[in-house]
Amino acid sequence: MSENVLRRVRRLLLPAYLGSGYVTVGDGASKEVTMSTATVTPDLGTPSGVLSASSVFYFLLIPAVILWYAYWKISRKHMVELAEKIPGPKQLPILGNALEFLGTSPGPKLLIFLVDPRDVELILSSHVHIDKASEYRFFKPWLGDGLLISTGQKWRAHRKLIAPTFHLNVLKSFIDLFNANSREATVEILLETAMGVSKKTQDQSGYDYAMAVMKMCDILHLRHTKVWLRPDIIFNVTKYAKIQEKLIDTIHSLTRKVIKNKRANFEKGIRGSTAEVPEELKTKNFENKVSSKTVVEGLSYGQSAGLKDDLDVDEDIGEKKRMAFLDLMIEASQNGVVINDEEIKEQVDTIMFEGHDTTAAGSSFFLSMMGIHQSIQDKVVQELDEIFGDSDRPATFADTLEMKYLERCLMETLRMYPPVPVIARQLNQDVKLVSGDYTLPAGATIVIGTFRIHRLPEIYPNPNKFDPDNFLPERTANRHYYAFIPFSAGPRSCVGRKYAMLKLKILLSTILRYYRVTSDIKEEDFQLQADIILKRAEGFKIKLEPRKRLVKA
Ligand code: HEM
Repeated sequence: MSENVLRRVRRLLLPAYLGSGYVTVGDGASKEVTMSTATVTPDLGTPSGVLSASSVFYFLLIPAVILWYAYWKISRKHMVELAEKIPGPKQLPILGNALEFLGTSPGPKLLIFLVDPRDVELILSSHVHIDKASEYRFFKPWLGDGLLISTGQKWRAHRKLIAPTFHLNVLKSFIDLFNANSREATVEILLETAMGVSKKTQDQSGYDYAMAVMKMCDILHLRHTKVWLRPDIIFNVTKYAKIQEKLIDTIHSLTRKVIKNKRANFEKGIRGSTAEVPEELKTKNFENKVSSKTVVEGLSYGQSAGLKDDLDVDEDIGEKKRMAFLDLMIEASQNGVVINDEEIKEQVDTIMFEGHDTTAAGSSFFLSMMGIHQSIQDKVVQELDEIFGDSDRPATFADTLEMKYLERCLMETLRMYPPVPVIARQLNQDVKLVSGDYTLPAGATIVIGTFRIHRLPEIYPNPNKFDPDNFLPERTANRHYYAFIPFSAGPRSCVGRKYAMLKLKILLSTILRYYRVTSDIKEEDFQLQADIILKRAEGFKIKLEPRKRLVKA
């Protein structure tokens, strides 16, 4: 499928999530979407009075349909009764709100949008409401039962296994590689822009992988928004199924290669990364004391310092558990009890996807903001000058804690442009709301509109203005913890939150130390597109000019 075709068919994922004045609960409403209203008008007999095979069929079909309908009505009675009490847009008889969702929903479905942080807390902080909405199943051929979509005991066991591999102690050991890769990225940027030399790519698989992921997201978005593509039985006969098969093959061949290499090294007794870091980029040569501080001005790695999840375990977790993700997976698979080979592949696919597209969107929006708001960029660079002076040394962990203004700019970017703009859960139990006298009924799909929450004027005055001071300690102090949730929150929060924040700080500080960013496009001209991950439809158009220091070097 050509990019053009994909672009044409790509539409904003439920624009209501991003737009204003739509279905909300708390200060808002619920929506019953009724899509299927088939009527059965069977022929009840034959002129001769002899029952034909088709009349027998209809004879049996009618009571079956009536029974099914009665059962369906009764099983939804509780949900519908509770839903009717929740304010929502006016419904048509039979059709409900189906016309507003034409082409986007597969059948009668109760969607409830939450934007009040107090209600959001009820869902996200719970250990019970952890099931993902049914729409996540479209990821299954790609991510299997990886952490993002699995549930129940499997999710719990694997989350317990994986979360410690993203503990701060493990992440600190990645700093040299973050630096080396950020440096490489800045060199490649220079080569490909100023020097006009194309990158010598011996191994295309990384690039092919990223392109395949991008196209897979297009297909998933299509299935989210086009009702007829939802059932597998129909999807599988469309051209998209064949394209998906090819893309998944590209994606899985990289993950298979990664696991194979790791296993081979493991058998040779080699643990950890085999990537080499040049001596001048090794932070041990620069780090005086390794700080264990994690909180910068009330913020802790992308969320309020007052929020804790399983990534915030402070005690020393012991040598054995202090292993990086894939090392631990391979080791845990040796006895085959905790995780098997197929499950490792699913987790690698999940981490690879969740880990690259989201941070790519976050860093691209950040650089767009720097390009547009030059005086803010100057302040970030001034802070970096104070930390690094004229030195070209790599950023240490302690340095990342000093990047307070840069961190505020990053938070503000994640507020205005959360890479994951909505998340959705399937409710299996009734939940009484805090914001009003309403009960969310079991069976409903709960949509948490991160993008909208982050732009509520009662929480962020002047919400459409890029203002890093929104994250000054005095402003965050009285804000509800769940009013800023770019990484979700609670037991099912993003397992890569700390990884992402550390990597982004090192990458973005390295880029800004060596380049000035400019942009000809203003924020009001952004064409936001939310197909799984939030992006700019027109692409991230920014310019990078080498700073004086780089020219000198
Ligand atoms: C700026 C970067 C990132 C953002 C904004 C982000 C955001 C999120 C959000 C909102 C969720 C919850 C999704 C849901 O409930 O549907 C999530 C889950 C997840 N993220 Fe991230 N993420 C980022 C980076 C990463 C990285 C770097 C990794 C891995 C290295 C990662 C791995 C995961 C995994 C495995 C889950 C599923 C966790 C579970 O369900 O237990 N993410 N992320």
